[in-house]
Amino acid sequence: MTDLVLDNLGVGTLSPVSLTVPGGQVVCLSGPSGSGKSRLLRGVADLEPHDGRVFLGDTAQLDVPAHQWRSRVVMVPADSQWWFDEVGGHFPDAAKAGLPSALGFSAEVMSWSVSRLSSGERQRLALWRALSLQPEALLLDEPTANLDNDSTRTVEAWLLDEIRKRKIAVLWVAHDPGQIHRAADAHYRIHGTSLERVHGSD
Ligand SMILES: Nc1ncnc2c1ncn2[C@@H]1O[C@H](COP(=O)(O)OP(=O)(O)OP(=O)(O)O)[C@@H](O)[C@H]1O
Repeated sequence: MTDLVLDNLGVGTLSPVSLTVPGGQVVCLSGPSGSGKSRLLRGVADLEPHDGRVFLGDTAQLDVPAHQWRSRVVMVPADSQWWFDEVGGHFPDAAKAGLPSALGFSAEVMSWSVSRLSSGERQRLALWRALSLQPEALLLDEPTANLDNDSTRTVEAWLLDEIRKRKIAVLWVAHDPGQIHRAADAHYRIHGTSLERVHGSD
């Protein structure tokens, strides 16, 4: 179990943020559109210039090459990127074979063309792709934003189960108070340029 620690992390106009996400727990972030939630996640992923420090257990972000950091601290952006024509090209064989039923696909999806995927299909597959990397920390930017209510509840329950089982430290951007209530061990909200704790430990 590895903790993710933000130590005076400053990204964009947001005041420096210090918080700890214990392995196996979910810290939800909410706040108005444009307040800096995605940029904060991108700073944690080392995809955005920032001040301050981030640690994964004993490892400082500054001490490892960015690609190594991002193989352990995996971000799932709101709009996922796909490089190959076929879905299966993005998954190792074990992940292709182990596609969870909760995601609602038949095994054939691996031979589908990426261009035919709906936004919700992309989002569900991007979550499985991220988990297939065996991350120690996950940065989820509105992971169910493109899903209907039933799919949201199914995918959310599956995701939370995986997070707890694998003891992944998770920063999860969410707007829906119901989802935050179900998922969050702690909840922080951006107000102006500050991140304020709503509930949960520091
Ligand atoms: N590279 C950049 N340089 C300067 N400003 C940026 C950059 N990237 C994003 N911004 C601005 O920073 C602000 C925060 O953007 P961010 O994407 O983090 O918002 P957000 O809280 O995730 O919003 P939403 O809920 O709409 O996704 C926005 O005003 C955006 O235009």
